[in-house]
Amino acid sequence: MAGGGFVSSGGNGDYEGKVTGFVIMTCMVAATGGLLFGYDIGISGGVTSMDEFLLKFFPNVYHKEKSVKNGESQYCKFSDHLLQLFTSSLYLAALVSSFVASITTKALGRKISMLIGGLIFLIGAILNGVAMNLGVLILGRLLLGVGIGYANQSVPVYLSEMAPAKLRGALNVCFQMAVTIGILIANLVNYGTATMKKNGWRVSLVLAAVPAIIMTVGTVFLPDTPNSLIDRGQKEQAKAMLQKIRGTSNVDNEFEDLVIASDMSKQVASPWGNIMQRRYRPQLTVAILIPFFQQLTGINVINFYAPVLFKTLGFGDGAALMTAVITGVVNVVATLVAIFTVDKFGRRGLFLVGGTLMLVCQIAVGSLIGSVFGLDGHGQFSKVLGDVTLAIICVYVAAFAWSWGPLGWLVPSEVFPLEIRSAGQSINVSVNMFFTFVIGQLFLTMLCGMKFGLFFFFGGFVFIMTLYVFFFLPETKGVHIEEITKIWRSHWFWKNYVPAEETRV
Ligand SMILES: OC[C@H]1O[C@](O)(CO)[C@@H](O)[C@@H]1O
Repeated sequence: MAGGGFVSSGGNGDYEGKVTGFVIMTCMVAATGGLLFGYDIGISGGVTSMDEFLLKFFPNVYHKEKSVKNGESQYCKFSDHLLQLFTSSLYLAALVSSFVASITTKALGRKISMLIGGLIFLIGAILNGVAMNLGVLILGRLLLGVGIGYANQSVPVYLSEMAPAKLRGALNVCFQMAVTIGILIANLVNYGTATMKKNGWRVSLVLAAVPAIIMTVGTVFLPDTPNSLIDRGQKEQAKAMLQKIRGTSNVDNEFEDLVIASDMSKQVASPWGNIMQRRYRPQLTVAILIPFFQQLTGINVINFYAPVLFKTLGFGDGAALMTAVITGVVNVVATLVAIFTVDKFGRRGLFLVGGTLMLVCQIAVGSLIGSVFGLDGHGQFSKVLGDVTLAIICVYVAAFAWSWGPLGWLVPSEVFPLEIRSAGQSINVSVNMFFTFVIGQLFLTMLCGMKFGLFFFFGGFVFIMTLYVFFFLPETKGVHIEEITKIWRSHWFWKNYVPAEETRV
């Protein structure tokens, strides 16, 4: 998934090569892959807050929302399992399909998987746009998920193999950047379509076809990667392709390394068995905890449900959609900050500052909502208090976007040595998808049940993850992948797990 397959160089990274047209094309594929994913994250919240959409597919929610004014709890007005399924089903389908995609990507090549992803996504977008009933709507969402699973599995792998080693880290964060731009575009589209008298939600949903078409058509013109050609026994074509994409005939070193890497990966009987060994406990912990914590920051409460959340806080329809645009802009800008600071301040610095800020914001938002709605959910936010809440949520989104957002992908990609890389990345991606699904499915129910305490709940997790970073996550800034084992070996805790005698890469 997003950035999940970016891998650092296993070789020395000092190969000859220029930034060729192919490399630029790969960046564009990265952008459309990320946009596709981001558009989906951002579109559902706005659509589920549109009256026409609710009335058509979720009439119970619509009537509940309208009747709240007669004295029911504000916390529960949107709580509905089917409504949440509309948002979350996509991520479950993506989780399952990314496993299938990993088989296709290996056996048939990266390009085929990208094509399959783009096409299935396209069908899903069209089905969503023309949906006449809830069944078709959810089926469309599931197909979008299958497309996302395929794209998120294959695009990052494609990128990491096509890009020169020196560009891999930058591309990693750029993918996340594209995700945030996709979210923002979706927020803007919703803001515009909500003013349409009829069928605004259809336009919002069908526009997902645009990035899908760009990606599908773009992929037709892309070659497959040298790594994939070698893996499938086509060494001569692979060498010619490598010369073409690097813009030089002097690619022998890199080519040899690719062949060795391919041979080695075929010898690894089971990367899954490998990663379970005690010596890889630090990496296994990263592969599970980092994506788990990234989602337990609660960020997708905002990305999925900002309009619904702000409607709960008494904002009008247009104003609620505007809040999503505002948080969307903050998300993009703060991700830019991450790109420029991650190699200066290091990963730990960003994690610790970001985590602390998020915690303060969550306590503030929980207290504000609690003070107005109390436990029974009766009450009304004044305009000033509503704006203050929005401002605090913006600080929270910024803090996420320069810490756990991009680092949630970057750090895992830096710590897996070759022999456990594929398994490590798969775990990272699927844990992320799974908890994205869980938050999408449960947030509205949790808000109804836990009330303002929900913000303290996420705050508690942010506190725990910040402690984890402080005590258990070593700095990986500027560390070569070959050196990574040394870092764990000299760590006060993890040295108990990593054997001292041999240096493994
Ligand atoms: O805004 C950030 C977005 O990025 C992700 O973490 C994926 O990389 C999403 O889960 C989130 O919605």
